[in-house]
Amino acid sequence: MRRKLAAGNWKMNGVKAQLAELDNIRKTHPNPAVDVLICPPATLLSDAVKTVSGYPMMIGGQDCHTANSGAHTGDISADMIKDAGGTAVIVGHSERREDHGESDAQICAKATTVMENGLIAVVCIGESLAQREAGETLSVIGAQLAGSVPDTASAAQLVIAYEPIWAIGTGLIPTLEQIAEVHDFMRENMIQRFGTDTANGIRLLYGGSVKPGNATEIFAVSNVDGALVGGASLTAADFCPIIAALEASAV
Ligand SMILES: O=C[C@H](O)COP(=O)(O)O
Repeated sequence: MRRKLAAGNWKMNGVKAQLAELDNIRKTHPNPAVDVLICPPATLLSDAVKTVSGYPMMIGGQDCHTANSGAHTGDISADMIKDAGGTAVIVGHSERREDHGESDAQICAKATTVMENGLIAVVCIGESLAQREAGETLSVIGAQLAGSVPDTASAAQLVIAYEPIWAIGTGLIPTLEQIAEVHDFMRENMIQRFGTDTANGIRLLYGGSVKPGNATEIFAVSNVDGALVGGASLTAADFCPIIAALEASAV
């Protein structure tokens, strides 16, 4: 059965003082009953890994290059993230797609590199508000899954995060029915592509304005295996109740 996953994406937030929040999570949840992943900025990766040493929390990157090394100023590779002690990498976040013009094909190549390095790829997909209002949500999600998820993916190394762009950092979330519709669609899409056994092992996260106040109802939705949390992952005070809500949904 799929193990639930509470993932935090700190985005471009945090200097060394922020690592105290990892200690606070550790104190509040010394033995989490779900997987926990925090993706700090690259500058904090090594220190974050040291901070959580001996504690079952994964640390990951927020992006990587398609290559393991080379003349790519400013980029970091999956190999470097692994070397720093990271075990997962977010690829294809809508902020990367928008700010850096990343295509599905590039994201697929990044996810492939992540998996070849033995790490977990957290592939992000999601529709814009205009696409939702035009009734295009499922066709957009289908195209992003086809273009961004490598054929070589295994259940153990693939996590898919459904993040409607209009829900990110806005305080807006889709209705629970809308979340269920997309998550059921994603599961069925994976079954068609990879077969039932693999597809049923792939974790599908919801992301976009997940907070302590709405986590319980979101985690009760069909085929939601956890969350990718932005703003509310920055403090243990916000993130720990989300972990607790996920733990409660897992029993
Ligand atoms: O990666 C995280 C998502 O973009 C969600 O961000 P948010 O929880 O701040 O809305």
